[in-house]
Amino acid sequence: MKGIGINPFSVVSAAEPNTRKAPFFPPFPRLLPPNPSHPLSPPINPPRANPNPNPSSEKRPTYSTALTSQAWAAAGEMVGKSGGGVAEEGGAAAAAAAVRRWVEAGGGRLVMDGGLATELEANGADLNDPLWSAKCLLSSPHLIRKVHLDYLEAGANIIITASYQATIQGFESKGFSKEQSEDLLAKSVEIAREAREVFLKEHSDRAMQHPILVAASIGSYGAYLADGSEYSGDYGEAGTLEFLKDFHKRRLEVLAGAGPDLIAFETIPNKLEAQAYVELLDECNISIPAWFSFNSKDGVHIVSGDSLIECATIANGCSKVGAVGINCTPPRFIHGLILSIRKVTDKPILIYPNSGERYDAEKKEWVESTGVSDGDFVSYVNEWCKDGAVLIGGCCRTTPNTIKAISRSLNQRHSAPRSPVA
Ligand code: MET
Ligand SMILES: [Zn+2]
Repeated sequence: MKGIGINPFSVVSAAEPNTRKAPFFPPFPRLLPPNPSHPLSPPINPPRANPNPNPSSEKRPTYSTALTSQAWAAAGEMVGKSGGGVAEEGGAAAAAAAVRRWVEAGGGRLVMDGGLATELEANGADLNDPLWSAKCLLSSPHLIRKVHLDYLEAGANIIITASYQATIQGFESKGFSKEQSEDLLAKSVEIAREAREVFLKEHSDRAMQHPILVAASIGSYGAYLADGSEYSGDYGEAGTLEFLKDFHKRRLEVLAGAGPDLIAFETIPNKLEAQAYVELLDECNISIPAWFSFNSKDGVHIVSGDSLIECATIANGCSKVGAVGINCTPPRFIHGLILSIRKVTDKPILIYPNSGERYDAEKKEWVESTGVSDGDFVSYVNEWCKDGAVLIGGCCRTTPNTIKAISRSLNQRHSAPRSPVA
C-alpha cells in the first residue's frame, strides 16, 4: 500500500544535509547536463553512469560479487553437465540455484530491507510526485544512500534500489532526454552499490560472513501511472502483452546493465505483467537472477483478482526467476499466500509485507494505528519460516527498526538447529 501523499511523520527537510554519524559518501558523479528551466534538474555534465553495459566484466571487489560469480558458475555447471531435456531441467534451476547459494551463505535465511519510499518520507523527503521515491534520484540522492545504509546497519542482506517508480517514460515526461533518463535509472543502482561499499568498509567483519546484495527494483506499469492501478491491476486498453513488454524493455536492460546482483520485479498486480516480464527476461537475455513478487488484498488472489497460483506458475516456468513471493501485503495474509505459492514452485520464497496499515487514498495519507507493531510483525516471522520463506523483510511503512527486529529473530533461529534450506 502506498500513495503519493504528504507524510505526517516528516520531521526533517529533505534539503537538510545528511546528519548520519560518520558516513563517508563519495560524491556521486553528476549525471545530467544543466537544464536550468527544469526545477528538478541536477547540475552539470557528467560522464555516463554506466559505461560498461556488461556487469560480469566489472571489477566489484566485494564478497557479494564473488558470490555472484560463484553462484552463477555453479548454476552454469548444472546446465553444462546435463544434456538434452536434462539440460533444460538444469537451466530451469539456474537462477534459483544462485539464490539458494546466497541463502546458504547467509546461514539459511536472508534479511531483506524495509520500505524505501516511506522511509525516505520519514527522513523528510516529499514524494508527492508521479516519480514517488525516484524523485529523490533527482533531488536528494544522499537520502537514498542514507536509507540504504540504515537498512544495512539494521541487518539487511538485500537492499532494493530506488527505481520502483523510475521509468524512462516518467523521466521523459519531466523533460529529460532518453539518455538522461537512462542515466537516472543506472544511478539508482550506483547509489545502492555505493552504500554497500561504505557499509563493507565500516564493517569489514561482516563482509566475509554475509552476502550483501543489491536488487534493482522494477515496479509495475500501474506504479508508473501513479493512479492506483498497481493495486487494481486494471490497465484498460494498455493491458496488452506487447504494450507492457515495450514499456519495460529498455528499463530492464539499463537496470541489468548497471550491475545489480538481482532484478526485483515488485508488487506485480496481474498475470499479464508477470508474463511480460518472463518473456522480456528471455528475449533480453538477462543473466542476473530475478525475483517475482506479487501483492494481494484478500489473502487469496493477487490484487487484480488473478489467481496467485497461476501467477506463481508463470514465475516457476522461467529459468531466470530465482525466487517468488509476496510484498506490500498485510502480514495477516502472508501465511496462506506462502502455502499457495509452495504448491507450484520449489524456488526460494521471499516475503516482505507492508506494516498492515491502511492508506486513505482520498486524504492521501496512511491511517495510523491500523497496522501491526514491529513486535507483532516479527511474531509472524517464525511462522513464515516454517511455511518455507527464506528471504524475509518489509515493504511500505516498515522501518529499520522492523528490519532490526526481523534480523534478531532470524539470528535467534540460526543459533537453534534448523531444517535445511528448501
Ligand atoms: N521497494 C519499494 C519501496 O519500498 C516497494 C514499494 S511497494 C508499493 O519503496
Ligand atoms: Zn510497498
